Amino acid sequence: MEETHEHLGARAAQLISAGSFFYHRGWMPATAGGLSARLDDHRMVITESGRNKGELGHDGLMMVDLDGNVLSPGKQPSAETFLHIILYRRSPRIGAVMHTHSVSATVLSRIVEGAELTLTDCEVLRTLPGIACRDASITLPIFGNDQDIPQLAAQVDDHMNRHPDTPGYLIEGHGFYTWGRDAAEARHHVEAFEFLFDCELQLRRLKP
Ligand SMILES: CSC[C@@H](O)[C@@H](O)C(=O)COP(=O)(O)O
Ligand SMILES: [Zn+2]
Repeated sequence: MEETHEHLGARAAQLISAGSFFYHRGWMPATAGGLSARLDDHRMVITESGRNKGELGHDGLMMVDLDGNVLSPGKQPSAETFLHIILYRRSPRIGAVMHTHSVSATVLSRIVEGAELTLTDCEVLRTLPGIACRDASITLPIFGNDQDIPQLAAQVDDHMNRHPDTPGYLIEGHGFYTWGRDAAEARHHVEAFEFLFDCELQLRRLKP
């Protein structure tokens, strides 16, 4: 079915549902975070900037092409649109991108020494079958926060050229990005990683 501005189809419904779930888990406070899904080779549906993701309706979503051109007249896309675009451009296997601002991701991104976080020794890692986790551990890069989104997107792209299996990344003092082949898989990744971040933070509190 051809997607129109008024009706962005099943993908929009999946983003609305994910937004509500993440907001109510406290992973998208206020208007923070962003959600998108690929529509085809050239276009995606993405959250409008400044929307509360717990109360998203179809009017809180819009179409943007993979050059960043707005296809929904009068709407302002997420300030972080290029962090979504860079991933869709990299691989046709990426069908959805999700960005959260949870307490655990934000705190961990600030207290970890070095520019990466390794998550290990947790059964939930095994719920990520599509993700390469040799020896049951996953390492996520941590990028410095930067309001220059195209510059940050270039850093992410450069990292992924060197580490193409990267399943997500943290931005210091900001939040977390992950993705999947579709919205259901990206949501699964958010849920698993947020659990892992909570565990890691608790462990660091109990065993400093
Ligand atoms: C005001 S919340 C922080 C925002 O700058 C940003 O980090 C974010 O995740 C949401 O931006 P948005 O433009 O609403 O998609
Ligand atoms: Zn953000």
